Amino acid sequence: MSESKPVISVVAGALMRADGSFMLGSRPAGKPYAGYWEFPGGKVEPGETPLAALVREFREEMGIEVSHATPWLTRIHHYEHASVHLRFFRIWAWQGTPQPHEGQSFAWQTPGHHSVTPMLPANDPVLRSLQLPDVLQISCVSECGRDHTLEVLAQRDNPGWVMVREPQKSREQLADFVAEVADIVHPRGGKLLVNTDPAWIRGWPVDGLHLSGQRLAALDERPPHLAWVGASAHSSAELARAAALGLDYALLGHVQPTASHPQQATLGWNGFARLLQNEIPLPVFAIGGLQAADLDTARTHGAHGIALMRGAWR
Ligand SMILES: Nc1nc2c([nH]c(=O)n2[C@H]2C[C@H](O)[C@@H](COP(=O)(O)OP(=O)(O)OP(=O)(O)O)O2)c(=O)[nH]1
Ligand SMILES: [Mg+2]
Repeated sequence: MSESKPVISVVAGALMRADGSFMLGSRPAGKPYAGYWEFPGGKVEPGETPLAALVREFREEMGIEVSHATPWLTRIHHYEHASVHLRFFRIWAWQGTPQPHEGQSFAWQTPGHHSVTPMLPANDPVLRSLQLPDVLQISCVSECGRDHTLEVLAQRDNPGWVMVREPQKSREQLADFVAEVADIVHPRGGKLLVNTDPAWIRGWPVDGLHLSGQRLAALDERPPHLAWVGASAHSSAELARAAALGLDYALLGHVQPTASHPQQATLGWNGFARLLQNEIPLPVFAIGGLQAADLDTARTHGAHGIALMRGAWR
């Protein structure tokens, strides 16, 4: 019975404002899940590319012209009325003001604090992904310096998301450094992840855990009791594993040659984009030899954002 259900190809988009807020719409009367909140969008027509469908849906449903949209996540969800293959985009630039051409309502929402209900059931992980930052900053104190790293963070109004990655440190040294970073990051709204052995971090003041490719391969399930868990991936198989464990994000690289991993092959942007074509349901950060200025290029190739090591501390 479930095999006979049609799979409907759908595109949906988050209009993104510079302050990080995004727009949701309510579903019009007469459709399945009428009154539920969604990212505006709709069905892809035969012969249409996903991007063309997105542009058409935003024009038809609310009279705006999308001028810069980037692919973001893909999810498959099985409803009782249909199975849907959902391609989500983020929309960075458009002309016009949303008009409710179908009698819908619109609401601008803050990541992590969306206030409208009920939400379409497929969308919870997508909304959660909007809390992730544009840039993930990875520590490298042996090269970038402990004092310099802490000073850079202390100077920022919002220190953002920091991943402590110090493989040369003992457990005690790592715990000390994590505590120092937490003292700077947490009071000003930042988040702290640590890249280490899951068994080490019990009681540490961290918001999440980052798994190396090796640790990802060794786990059968998502480490429990952590708000955020991500992993490093270098292949489709590793991305699929991160998705199967229900992780919150993956890092994918190396996009460009990088001094920290000189022996590893690079993907280039085209190789990066190719690995994201296989329906990746989780947000992916590009990593490897990148600068802050590469953010839009990364998004254009399907990334959620970028992860910077040396580039974060210049
Ligand atoms: N637009 C949109 N659809 C979503 C989201 N999440 C989600 O599960 N869906 C599902 C609900 C529907 O089954 C399907 C979208 O179909 P739709 O009926 O809205 O399509 P449409 O706008 O082209 O409508 P129609 O005029 O062809 O009826 O995707 C979302 O965030 N946005
Ligand atoms: Mg629609």
